[in-house]
Amino acid sequence: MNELTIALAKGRLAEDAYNVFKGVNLANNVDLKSRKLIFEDKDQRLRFIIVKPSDVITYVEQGVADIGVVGKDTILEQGGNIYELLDLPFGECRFAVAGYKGKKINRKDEVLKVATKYPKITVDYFAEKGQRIQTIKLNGSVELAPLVGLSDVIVDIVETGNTLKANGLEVLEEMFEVRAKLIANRVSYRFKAKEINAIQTLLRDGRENFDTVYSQSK
Ligand SMILES: Nc1ncnc2c1ncn2[C@@H]1O[C@H](COP(=O)(O)OP(=O)(O)OP(=O)(O)O)[C@@H](O)[C@H]1O
Ligand SMILES: O=P(O)(O)OC[C@H]1O[C@H](OP(=O)(O)OP(=O)(O)O)[C@H](O)[C@@H]1O
Repeated sequence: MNELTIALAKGRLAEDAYNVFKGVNLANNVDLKSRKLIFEDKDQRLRFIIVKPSDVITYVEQGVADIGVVGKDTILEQGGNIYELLDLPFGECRFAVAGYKGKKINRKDEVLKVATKYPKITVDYFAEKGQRIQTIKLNGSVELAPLVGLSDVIVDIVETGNTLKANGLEVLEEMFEVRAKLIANRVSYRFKAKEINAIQTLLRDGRENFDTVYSQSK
């Protein structure tokens, strides 16, 4: 049986990802509160590495991690030569164009100023609509941009809508939904197929099924 390395994102997805793995008796030795970045589980031949959300795809694409957990938003924004294996039951949110109530986003020849953490997703979306835009790339607190006149609108993730509401903004147009995904390195997926499929089955169907599949792969 081959050892698998799994890249987990720090931040918002960390706790849910950890709970999902722990719920099926993996990741028992991972301690998110510590400053440690590598956790080995020699018995189960698993190694967890803890990385920034925006670096998960890099670790998986380079083959340093065989599989990883990352938001679909990051996959759409960064791309990457990886397989998307499974939708995971957390990180659910949606993309939206947002701004002050009544702000027009379809402006014919006028250029719309859009602030976002996701320039590629934004450019693709407005290109499809035929609306010319100027993209302003931010790294966070995106809702601030229309308030201080940096942009006309924003493209961002909305979950509860609390951040928009707290800043007097609202959704002007819904775009699409995203959630967390299990991804795999393409070569690992061929050469460690049994192990990766076992993890996939486990996360999808629960422990009982996993014990059967995993013991067969030893
Ligand atoms: N409000 C939200 N509700 C649910 N999921 C969210 C929300 N905001 C972000 N996410 C999901 O969690 C992932 C990680 O978000 P987080 O805020 O922890 O990191 P980040 O600051 O976007 O990443 P980085 O620090 O690497 O730039 C996002 O890529 C997205 O998939
Ligand atoms: O609809 P809500 O439940 O309010 O969630 C949406 C907010 O969550 C994310 O930001 P995050 O908290 O990651 O902070 P950031 O500004 O650093 O990106 C996103 O960029 C929104 O600002």
